[in-house]
Amino acid sequence: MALIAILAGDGIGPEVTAEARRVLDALDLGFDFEEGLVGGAAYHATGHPLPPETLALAKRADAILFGAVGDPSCDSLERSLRPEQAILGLRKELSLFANLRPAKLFPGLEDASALRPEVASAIDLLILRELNGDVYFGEKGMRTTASGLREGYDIMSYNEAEVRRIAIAGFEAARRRRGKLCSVDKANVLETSQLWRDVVIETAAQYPDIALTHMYVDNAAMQLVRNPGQFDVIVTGNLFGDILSDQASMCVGSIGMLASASLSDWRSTLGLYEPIHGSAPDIAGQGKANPCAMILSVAMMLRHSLDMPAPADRIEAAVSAAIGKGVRTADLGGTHSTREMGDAVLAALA
Ligand SMILES: NC(=O)c1ccc[n+]([C@@H]2O[C@H](COP(=O)([O-])OP(=O)(O)OC[C@H]3O[C@@H](n4cnc5c(N)ncnc54)[C@H](O)[C@@H]3O)[C@@H](O)[C@H]2O)c1
Ligand SMILES: CC(C)[C@H](C(=O)O)[C@@H](O)C(=O)O
Ligand SMILES: [Mg+2]
Repeated sequence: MALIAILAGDGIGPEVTAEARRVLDALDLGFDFEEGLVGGAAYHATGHPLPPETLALAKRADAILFGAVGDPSCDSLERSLRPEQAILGLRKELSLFANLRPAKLFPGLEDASALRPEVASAIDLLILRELNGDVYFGEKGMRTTASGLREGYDIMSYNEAEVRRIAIAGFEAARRRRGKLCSVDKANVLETSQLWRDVVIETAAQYPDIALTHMYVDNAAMQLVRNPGQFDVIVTGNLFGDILSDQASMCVGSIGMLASASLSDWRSTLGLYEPIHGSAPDIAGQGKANPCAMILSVAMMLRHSLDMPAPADRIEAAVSAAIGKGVRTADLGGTHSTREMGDAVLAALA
């Protein structure tokens, strides 16, 4: 029986995870579930944001459902104890290097998009974000300059093996979609990006069927709002992918709609599934959070880790139906609560 680790975390994490769990229970697919402490909740209970038991549970599980971490009361802790280290630690420890962040406009959400309806309705793209390297994981610290100024530093780097494995994932993803891959970098300024571009071009030799383009990240940010319909798969580094995916979310209506899958090369079917948003302290505990991103993450989990495409399709169709009926949380311009959105998805599943 497959084991699903449920790491709900902080803020709206537990609220949206509860709705995802209701969907899983309704589908009754025969999984075992085990919950673990993570993030600020884990720090407050155990003194560490990613306790050893939670890491062990994640390693043992067939798939991990992750809510969100982040707790303002932890913002002045030393960095290694902050809630965010939990998700960074899981990504690194489990070698979750490939982060799939699909963005597609659900019919009916044209009015929620920050873009004009005819621009928004053309969006069907996948941001493939590298998740184990870049400036996130380089040496970092605070020091004092010779003239006595405080200086923060974070080293940005990628080696060619790291770039090659995400490039291959990008070409493979493009092959399963519309055959277009856009690699986003900043090769006009950064050596890290020059290597990125060189290795992507080398890898392209094995994928003559894929139309490869390159774009600087500043232009990509602009093109994402000018003409997002031009993109199929975007492959990019950890930092650029983080930023572009939040931007893409508003192009399709809300950050509360974007799910993600983080896939491993340590155990090929292992994945961590989470919404792209955070713990949203500004709305936590008020029943306002949109649970769709979390529910759609369950669909990604069933498809990628558990080889269950049929129930995955059912979940996506149910979210689409709920949206189609006009059910809207506040982020989408409506007044429905987290629970009511969950109810609408459950009703559409039945
Ligand atoms: N993977 C993660 O766990 C993750 C991701 C992003 C941010 N964070 C953390 O979350 C905390 C808050 O960060 P932030 O405010 O920059 O980003 P955030 O994504 O938590 O929130 C940004 C804005 O979007 C809104 N929002 C987010 N998710 C929503 C949802 N499902 N429904 C409705 N509205 C939603 C919030 O209310 C807020 O106004 C920080 O501690 C940050 O480090 C964690
Ligand atoms: C919380 C933070 C470490 C994380 C990131 O930057 O990767 C978040 O923004 C995300 O998008 O998952
Ligand atoms: Mg982010």
